Amino acid sequence: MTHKVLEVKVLDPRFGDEWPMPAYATEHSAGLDLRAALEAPLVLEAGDTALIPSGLAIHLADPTLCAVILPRSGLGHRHGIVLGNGTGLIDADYQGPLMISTWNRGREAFTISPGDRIAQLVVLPIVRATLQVVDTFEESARGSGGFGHTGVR
Ligand SMILES: O=c1ccn([C@H]2C[C@H](O)[C@@H](COP(=O)(O)OP(=O)(O)OP(=O)(O)O)O2)c(=O)[nH]1
Ligand SMILES: [Mg+2]
Repeated sequence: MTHKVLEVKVLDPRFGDEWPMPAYATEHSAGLDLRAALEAPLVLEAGDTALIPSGLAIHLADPTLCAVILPRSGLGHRHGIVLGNGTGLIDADYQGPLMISTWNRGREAFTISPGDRIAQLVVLPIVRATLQVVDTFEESARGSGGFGHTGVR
């Protein structure tokens, strides 16, 4: 585990007052929970997506880092509240408001209240790739097998 100081702008004044700043919940938690910086409760109908502000902006600045926004497992599994973009990717040079695309993939409406922790932010290391065009690859044991070619058992 590496540690990094991350610049954050508080865009919603309820942070530090009504809402604690995002913090790691346990000693080895990987994610910082993000809150729904809503003005009023939002009823997300089954199948609907809403772009919800987190009330924060971050600037990773370090090009060896990115951040991802991931669903919270309890909300995703139990209530179908996941992300409209699958996973949110935050570039190191992004300085705008951190937005959470929230998708109700479930069969019932779900109400999100202001301040609810609806997703989590994970800071990750990045490897930048240079694409080198070749005609053949040195053959691996897998070769081009994929999509379940190793079977189930
Ligand atoms: O869930 C997300 C995903 C992205 N972003 C911000 C940070 C990211 O750096 C920027 C652009 O995201 P991405 O590259 O995934 O979107 P795009 O559709 O390719 O937009 P762009 O053309 O601005 O790169 O939007 C969020 O706030 N939340
Ligand atoms: Mg992009």
